[in-house]
Amino acid sequence: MSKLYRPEAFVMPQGIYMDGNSLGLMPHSARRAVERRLNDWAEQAVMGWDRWFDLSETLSPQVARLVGAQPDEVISTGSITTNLHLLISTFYRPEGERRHLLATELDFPSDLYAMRSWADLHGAELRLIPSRDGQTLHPDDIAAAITDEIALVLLPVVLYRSGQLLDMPRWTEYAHAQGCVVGWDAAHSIGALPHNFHDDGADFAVWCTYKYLNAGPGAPGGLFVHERHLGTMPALRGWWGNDKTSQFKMAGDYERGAGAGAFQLGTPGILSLAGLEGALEVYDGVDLQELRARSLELTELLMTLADEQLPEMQMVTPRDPAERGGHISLQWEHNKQVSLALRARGIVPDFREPGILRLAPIPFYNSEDDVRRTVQVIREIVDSGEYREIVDGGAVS
Ligand SMILES: Cc1ncc(COP(=O)(O)O)c(C=O)c1O
Ligand SMILES: Nc1c(O)cccc1C(=O)C[C@H](N)C(=O)O
Repeated sequence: MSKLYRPEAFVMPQGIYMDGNSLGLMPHSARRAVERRLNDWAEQAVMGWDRWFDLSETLSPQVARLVGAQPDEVISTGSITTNLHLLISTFYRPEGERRHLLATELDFPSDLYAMRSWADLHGAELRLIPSRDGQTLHPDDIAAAITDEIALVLLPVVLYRSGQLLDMPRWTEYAHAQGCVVGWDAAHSIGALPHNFHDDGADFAVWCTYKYLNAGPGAPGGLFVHERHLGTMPALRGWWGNDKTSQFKMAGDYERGAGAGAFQLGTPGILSLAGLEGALEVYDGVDLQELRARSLELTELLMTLADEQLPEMQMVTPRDPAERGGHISLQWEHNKQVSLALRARGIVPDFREPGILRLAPIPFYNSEDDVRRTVQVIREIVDSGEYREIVDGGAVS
């Protein structure tokens, strides 16, 4: 068994859990950290701020390692959507013919809403990289869309539905060569595979921490701003982004903090941050290359078994390990019911329209047996026709 396999570090449900794409399981260390911060509140009340004041900054070395950044280049704050607004407002500088924004037609809706907000505010277009098959992006289409009319491009590291992994260094370099600012959404990759945002030269990046990082529902996300931009004034400012040494002088003039922390707005949710604080302990000492190798082993097995045993389902995840993230997506018209039938049998997958069953085997708490059992139970659910009995209750998660 892989040495990464540590289910005892998590509050394990009965059955099998493979929903790393919406909410990872609770690590015991996260629960302990939240309890510790609750006790701080109970026992110290306002004096607790002496310890909470720079909690986000104290987590930065651990978070920076996960995204291949320097600690000053990251901060744990906000949600992906808020962070996108903060970063687009700062780095989207339309000038002359170079005025449009570029995303992909397969992006998570909130990313598109955020990008379109800024296009609308500037009377520009939000252009979308098209998909030929409705699931993945072709490199020629990405290249063709990044032109000298694009001011800012936002790309997903891993596409949320198909699990396609884009080549971060390649597209960062390419977008820069075309004169564009480039940002990345690492929601479905942070904690699943290594990143090198600093060395690749990305201008900015955003992520959440409730999926592979297991920091809990609504835990603060994070953002990366490359060090070459750390002198840039955030377009949208709040007192938590003020330089920490002068924040409590309460001066009317904003004094920019030195690092990416300058992009914070208001008081952080300390209890949510505590979830992240504890969850990060799971990653301490974990070699991200090893984690990635193990994740690929598990997804490879899943793909092989799905090919053999689930011929009615279409594999929408690219087969090349260099082109897939940490989850596998199978499409079939009845997969919403299959997904609910799996839950009824104690196996928790993830489902997204249209007909996409997402399975994320997590090296920390899933084994080969879990993968085999999951495919076997899907087969049983399909063969027995029991999925037909499932009433779609409209569950969203
Ligand atoms: C790729 C992607 N972008 C953005 C979001 C939205 O994140 P948030 O709710 O933190 O704004 C999600 C998930 O909810 C996502 O998967
Ligand atoms: N953030 C979520 C939530 O608050 C409720 C349910 C699901 C989510 C998700 O994260 C969805 C996820 N981004 C996805 O890829 O589908």
